[in-house]
Amino acid sequence: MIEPRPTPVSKMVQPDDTRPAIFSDPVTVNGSSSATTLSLLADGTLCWPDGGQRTLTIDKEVLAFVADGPNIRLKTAVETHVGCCGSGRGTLTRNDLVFRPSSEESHGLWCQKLGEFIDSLGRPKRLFVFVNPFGGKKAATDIFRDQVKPLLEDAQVQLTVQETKHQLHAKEVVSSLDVSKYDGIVCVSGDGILVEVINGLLQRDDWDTAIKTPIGVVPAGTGNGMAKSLLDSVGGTCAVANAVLAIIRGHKRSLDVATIKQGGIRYFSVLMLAWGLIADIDIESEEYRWMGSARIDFYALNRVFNLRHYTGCVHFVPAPGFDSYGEPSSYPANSISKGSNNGDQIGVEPFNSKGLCYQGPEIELENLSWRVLNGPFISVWLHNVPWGAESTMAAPDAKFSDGYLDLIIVKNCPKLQLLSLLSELNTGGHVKSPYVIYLKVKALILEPGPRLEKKEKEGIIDVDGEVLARGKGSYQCDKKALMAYDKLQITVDQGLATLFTPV
Ligand SMILES: Nc1ncnc2c1ncn2[C@@H]1O[C@H](COP(=O)(O)OP(=O)(O)OP(=O)(O)O)[C@@H](O)[C@H]1O
Repeated sequence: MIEPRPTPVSKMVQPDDTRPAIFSDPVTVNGSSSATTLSLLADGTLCWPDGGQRTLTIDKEVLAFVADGPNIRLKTAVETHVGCCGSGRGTLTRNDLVFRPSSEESHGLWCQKLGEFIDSLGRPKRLFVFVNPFGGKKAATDIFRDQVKPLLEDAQVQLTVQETKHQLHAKEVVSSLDVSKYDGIVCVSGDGILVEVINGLLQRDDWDTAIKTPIGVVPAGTGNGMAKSLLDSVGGTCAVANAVLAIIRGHKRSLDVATIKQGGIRYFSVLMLAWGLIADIDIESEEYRWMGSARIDFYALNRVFNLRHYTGCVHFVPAPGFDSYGEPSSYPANSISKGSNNGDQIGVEPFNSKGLCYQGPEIELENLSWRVLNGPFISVWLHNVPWGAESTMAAPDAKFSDGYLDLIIVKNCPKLQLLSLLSELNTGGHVKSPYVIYLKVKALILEPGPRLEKKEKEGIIDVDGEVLARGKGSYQCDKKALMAYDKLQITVDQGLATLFTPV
C-alpha cells in the first residue's frame, strides 16, 4: 500500500563524493531558507547534503517531475524499511520533493537534465489498460480508481482504459488494437485477462511484432499467479502498488509461451496445464464457491479420500540433465486429433480473417529425444512460472524464459502423504517428496485416458484456470470445451512475450 505523507522522504546515506555528477547546482529544498548543493549523478542518483547526505534514485524512486513556477516538484515513491538492519522490502511512501533552483537558467537546465535522464530509462508513456470488474472479489474497478490510476497519473502516463464487458472481450479488443499507439498493455485483473491478451496478440496477422508489446499485470483477481511470480522473484510482496511501480519503471523481461495444439486448434498458455487431481480440485470445487476460499481445502480433502487414478501416458522431451526420467520412446505424432472448437472459446484457429496467425514454435519434433511415463497418474501438472496462484508455489524452479516447462507428476502416493504434500504447495516443498516426479521439458504430448476405478469416466484438462477439455462423464461434461479429451501436444517458444517486471 502506498501512503501519501506530508513530509518529504529521501534516504540519508554516508557521503560519497567520488561518483561523477552530470549536473550540480545550489538549490533550496522544501522551502528551506538555506541553500544546499543538489547533484544529479551519472547513475541517476540525486543527492544533497542536509545534516548528512540525502539521496533519491531516479530509476527506482522518482515517478516524474513537474516545473511548478520557480520550483521543480519531484513525485516520489520511496520504500521505507522497518525492523532491524533495513532488510527485506518495506512499505512505499508517496511524496513530493520540491526544490527551487537559484536562477531561471539553472531551472531550465535542471528540467533538461532530469527529462533526459528519465527519457533514457525507456519508461512507458502511453498505456492501454484493461480492468475486469468481474474478476476475483469484483474489486478491480475500485483497485484501479483508488490505487492504480493515481500512481500512473503521478508518473504522467497517458491512459486508455477499457472495462471488459464479457468473457473474451479483452482478446477481441487486442486482436484489432493499434498497438503502435501504446507502450504497453496493462491487465488490472486475475490471470484470465492476461491469457486473453496473449491469445489476442498471437491471432493477429502481425503477431510477430504485436507480441513484443510489453504487458503489465496488476493483481485484482482470484488467481494472480503471474503477478505473484513476478513480484516474488525480487522478494517483493504481491501488492497492487508494487505491481504498478514495476510498470511505471518500465523494466521488461521475456516470457515463454506454450502452444497447446490439437488438430487445427491452438491455445496459447503462459501459466499452467493440469490434468488429474489438481484440475479436478480447481474446476469441480466451483460448485462450492459459496464457501469462499475454504472451498479448495474442503474439496481437496474430499478428492484425496476418494482418490482417482487416471490411465494414459505422457510423452516428453526432457531438458538437458533430466533424461533419466521415464522410458525411451519416439515422437507419437500422427494422431493429434481434431479439436472441438465451438467458436466462443479462447483458442485460436491457424488462420485469421486476413491470413496466418502464430503457428507455434518451429521445432522438428520427430528429431528430438522423446521419453514416456505411463499411468495411472494421480496428477500431471505443467508449469511455466513458479506460482500458480498467490498461495500456490507449484514449480519452485520454473523460470520465466528458460524455454522449458516444469512438469510435476504424482503417480503412486499413499493418501496421508498426498495430504502432506498438498499442504506444502504454498512453499514449493512438495517437489522434494519421494512421491513427486519433478523435471523440465521442452515439449510434451499428453494422452489422457479414463479413470482406473471407473472406466466409463474421463477427466478434465485445465489450462490457466479454464477448462480446455472435458472427458466423458466428467464434471459438467455436457458443456462444450475448446479441445477434445484426447491427445494434445504442447511446445514452448522461448521468451516470445514481454512483461513489465520489477527489478
Ligand atoms: N464483464 C465481464 N463479465 C463476466 N466475465 C468477464 C467480464 N470481463 C471479463 N470476464 C472474464 O472473467 C474471467 C476472469 O478474469 P480475471 O483474470 O480477472 O480473474 P481470475 O482471477 O482469472 O478469475 P476469477 O476471479 O473469475 O476466478 C476471464 O476469463 C474473463 O474472460
